[in-house]
Amino acid sequence: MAANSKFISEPKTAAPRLGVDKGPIHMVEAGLIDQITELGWKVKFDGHHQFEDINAENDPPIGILKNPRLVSRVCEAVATSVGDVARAGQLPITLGGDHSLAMGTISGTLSAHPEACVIWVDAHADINTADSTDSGNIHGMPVSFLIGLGTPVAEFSWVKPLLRTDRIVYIGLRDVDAAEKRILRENNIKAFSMHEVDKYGIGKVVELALDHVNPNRDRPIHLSFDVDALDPSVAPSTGTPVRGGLTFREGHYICEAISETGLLAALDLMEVNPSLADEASVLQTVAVGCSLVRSALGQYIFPTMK
Ligand SMILES: N[C@@H](CSCCS(N)(=O)=O)C(=O)O
Ligand SMILES: [Mn+2]
Ligand SMILES: [Mn+2]
Ligand SMILES: [Mn+2]
Repeated sequence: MAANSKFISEPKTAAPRLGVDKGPIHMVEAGLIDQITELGWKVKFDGHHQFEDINAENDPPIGILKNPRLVSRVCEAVATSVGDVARAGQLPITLGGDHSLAMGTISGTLSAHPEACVIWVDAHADINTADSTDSGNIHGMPVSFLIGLGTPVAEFSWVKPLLRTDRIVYIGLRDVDAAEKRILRENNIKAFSMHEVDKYGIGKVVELALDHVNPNRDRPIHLSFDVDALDPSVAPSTGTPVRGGLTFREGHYICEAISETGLLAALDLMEVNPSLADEASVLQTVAVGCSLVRSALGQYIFPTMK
């Protein structure tokens, strides 16, 4: 674990369901910075990044892709920030916010750690291409851009195809479009769906996932955690909830096991959307998000127990 961790929270992405940009603010206001400091990390938080407001009139769809210019500019800025933090030997933590941001965070990580692998924890594969998306919501597409799949979109030409298909593995999938299933199959991308979690248990799934992308446990790990990977009863206030998700403990085990490797190089905690539920559900989801971050940063690892 790097001596420092740094907060980069990007509230300003255009999300199909408004409000996801407020997720980071709620987590910081819930005291996450102090909570991480108390774990022994030196936290550098330079405030919630504000991005020029590109209003919808100046950002018409490209094909059916929604808010393409805003999403692209925010993600490119995030890529620069995350890359700078990683190159300085710090651990970038990005609070989302729309999962489209992972185009930026993972681009940043790979610019600093070309050998890094990605653990993508999500109910969804987020691998639709500009050709396959039905919704035009870019939060369902970041992985395809990072790998370089589908017809290129000029607005996103800054995203270089740096992510190898054998360096990403999914945990928690249960809502994957037919086109995405074909993309995963054709590209031999490894995925442990909720079926495998039920079948093998989360401990074995995490071990198998790491064996696939990090067999010698010598590659930096970028953990991109979408809270909708958790069951909606655990994290209700999120944009695309899907029943039959990870339990509270399964979600935390993933973070703890990656923390235990000592290889965590970057963390995204995404899709907390405080505008979608009653206050108690929002507080619950924000608290779970904060708890997952803490567990990825070693809250539950007690060296004496090794
Ligand atoms: N596959 C669907 C849903 S994508 C859900 C995106 S997220 N980031 O997992 O909430 C689509 O492409 O719109
Ligand atoms: Mn979203
Ligand atoms: Mn996602
Ligand atoms: Mn999701």
